[in-house]
Amino acid sequence: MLRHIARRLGSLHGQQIFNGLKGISPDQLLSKEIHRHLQSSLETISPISTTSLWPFSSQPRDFSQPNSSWSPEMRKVYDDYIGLCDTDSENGEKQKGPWRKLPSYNRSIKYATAGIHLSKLIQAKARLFTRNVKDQGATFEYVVFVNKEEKRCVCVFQAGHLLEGAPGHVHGGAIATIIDTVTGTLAGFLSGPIMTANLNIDYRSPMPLGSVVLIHSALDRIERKKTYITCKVTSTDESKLYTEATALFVSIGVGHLFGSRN
Ligand SMILES: CCCCCCCC(=O)SCCNC(=O)CCNC(=O)[C@H](O)C(C)(C)COP(=O)(O)OP(=O)(O)OC[C@H]1O[C@@H](n2cnc3c(N)ncnc32)[C@H](O)[C@@H]1OP(=O)(O)O
Repeated sequence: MLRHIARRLGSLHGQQIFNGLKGISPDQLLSKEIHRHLQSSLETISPISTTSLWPFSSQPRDFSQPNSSWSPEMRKVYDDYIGLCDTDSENGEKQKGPWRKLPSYNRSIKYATAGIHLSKLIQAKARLFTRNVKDQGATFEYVVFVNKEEKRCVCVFQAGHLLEGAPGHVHGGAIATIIDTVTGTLAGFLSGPIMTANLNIDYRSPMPLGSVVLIHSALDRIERKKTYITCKVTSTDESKLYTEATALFVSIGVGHLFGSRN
């Protein structure tokens, strides 16, 4: 059953969640009571066996695609990184590139209509914080490229007008949000299911609203369940430093999200 939940929770890190569950018995992750609630909740998720493993009813929209709100600068940096990703050559062969664009959706699951514990986590109206405003360009416009070999990623981020903090500049909480998202994406990519345990941010210079910045994140080290990530936010030409951060992510079992301390 837990493997099934992991698949349904899927989204970006579904495979890692699934892998993380291999060899772990449900009892190790969940109390009997929670396990029973999950069992009955899953029975309301239908039709489980006949649908694909993807938790959306139709093709999900990838929000990290160019749109009309993107400035020429955002588009140029995006195109530069796309040029470093896998490409199809003229004879149809795949050419390996060092970078890969990660898709970005606005929710992680659609089904689940009942169940005390599931309903806390999975609600029909739930949307990822960074993708919950429909107005293009109003909040977080971003795309993440990952370099698996170098264990690092770069996010191209354009801050919209609803993210204002100090007049004309981006709110520190919005900056923290995008840093958490990008460093968390890298940690999840490298270590499977994780949660942020600690995030330290130094705001070095104010970030003008509407500006396009690069968020560079890299693996510092992994120690047991702990994945340490470093982060720097710079202008696109990297001449200006806006923010520096370090983040600690702790690996979790799916049961952690349902209240299990195991
Ligand atoms: C696609 C978008 C990706 C977005 C990513 C966004 C991710 C998020 O924002 S998650 C939301 C914010 N985070 C949370 O709500 C987490 C709340 N906290 C928790 O759930 C738990 O405290 C959690 C998971 C962090 C740690 O769980 P816990 O059971 O304490 O871990 P535990 O097994 O005891 O500790 C593991 C190790 O981490 C260390 N550790 C745990 N918490 C911390 C901390 N805050 N600071 C430093 N070290 C810590 C422990 O000391 C231990 O170290 P060691 O292996 O050396 O003994």
